[in-house]
Amino acid sequence: MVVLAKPPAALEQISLVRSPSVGDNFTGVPVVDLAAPGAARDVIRACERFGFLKVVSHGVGEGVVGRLEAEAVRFFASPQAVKDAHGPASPFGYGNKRIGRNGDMGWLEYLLLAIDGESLSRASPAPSSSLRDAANEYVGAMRRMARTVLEMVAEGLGVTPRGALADMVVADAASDQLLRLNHYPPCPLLQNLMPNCSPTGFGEHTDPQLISILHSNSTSGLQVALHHDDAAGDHQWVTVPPDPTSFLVIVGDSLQVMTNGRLRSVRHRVVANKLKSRVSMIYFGGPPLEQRIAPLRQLLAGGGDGEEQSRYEEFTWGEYKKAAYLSRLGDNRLAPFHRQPPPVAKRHA
Ligand SMILES: C=C1C[C@]23C[C@H]1CC[C@H]2[C@@]12CCC[C@@](C)(C(=O)O1)[C@H]2[C@@H]3C(=O)O
Ligand SMILES: O=C(O)CCC(=O)C(=O)O
Repeated sequence: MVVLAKPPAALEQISLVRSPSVGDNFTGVPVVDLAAPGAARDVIRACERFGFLKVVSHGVGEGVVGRLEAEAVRFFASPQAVKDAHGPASPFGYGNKRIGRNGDMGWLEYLLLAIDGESLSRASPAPSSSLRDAANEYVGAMRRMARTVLEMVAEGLGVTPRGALADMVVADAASDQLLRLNHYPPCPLLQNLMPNCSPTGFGEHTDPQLISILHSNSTSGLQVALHHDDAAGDHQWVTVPPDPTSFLVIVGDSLQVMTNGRLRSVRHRVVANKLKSRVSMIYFGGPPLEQRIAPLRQLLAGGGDGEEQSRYEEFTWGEYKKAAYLSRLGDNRLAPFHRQPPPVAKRHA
């Protein structure tokens, strides 16, 4: 008799992917010591080549991370009815398996919290005052790190003032920032049913903002697409080994446009672990809604050959965000804004 393995009902709408093996661990993750001389150059190199980097010597105390993670774990361990009372995430609040508004599903639950200036927005439904306090302290640390890294990006690209990018995210009271706490529960059912498959935790996507800063516990699951396509033109997906002592900085679509494509946003996804819970916390740094998203003028001033053209049609962050919320998670949201390259001028002999 042939027994066909069928995924359990809870997993019906979630795509299954091949389980990563330890051998898939990427050993080339770029690491930048934020306190070292030359860090700005290293940040640029990593962002150009990979669209993400791991930061160490970041100055964020263990307690700041530990307090928020403990609050997240406590909230996700509460009865389902308590969690549901804080949802659905539309867009803020508690979400379970549904991501965005257009049918994307993942093996996770999350809390999406809006930030107003320096702390959680009063309108954002933090489930408890202790979680709110821990989140506010964490947001302060993320905003400092976002400033440091974005100043290094400006410095590394030779853009002045150093705050040209950082100020959009952390100096403007109207900037559009978010904090997301993710919990990917284990999925032991699949362990016996389909030993080689794991549920998709968070489907592949790029982040629309300028910068995202990610922390996770020690459960693996994050994968990134390397920028160099393989021979068939497909992305090569690699597993980023978890490291709770560090943070991952991820280049978003808006930073790609502002650097005229010199830095490129990176597709990433999460494969849920079958045996262990993964908990991640991400800060997303976006500019005010009316901010024009276009290459920084100094980057278009041109080298020897004169003016460099923008590779993108112009848009505001508000327009891009609106379009993003109408898209599917895995869509290439920048594609409609790519300009055709100008025809190559014929050289006269
Ligand atoms: C299908 C989705 C889900 C979106 C919006 C839309 C496309 C991109 C997704 C993200 C990805 C980055 C964080 C987030 C908060 C964001 O700004 O864009 C996500 C948002 C959500 O999870 O709600
Ligand atoms: O949990 C992770 O490691 C990544 C999650 C993610 O990409 C997101 O929340 O946008």
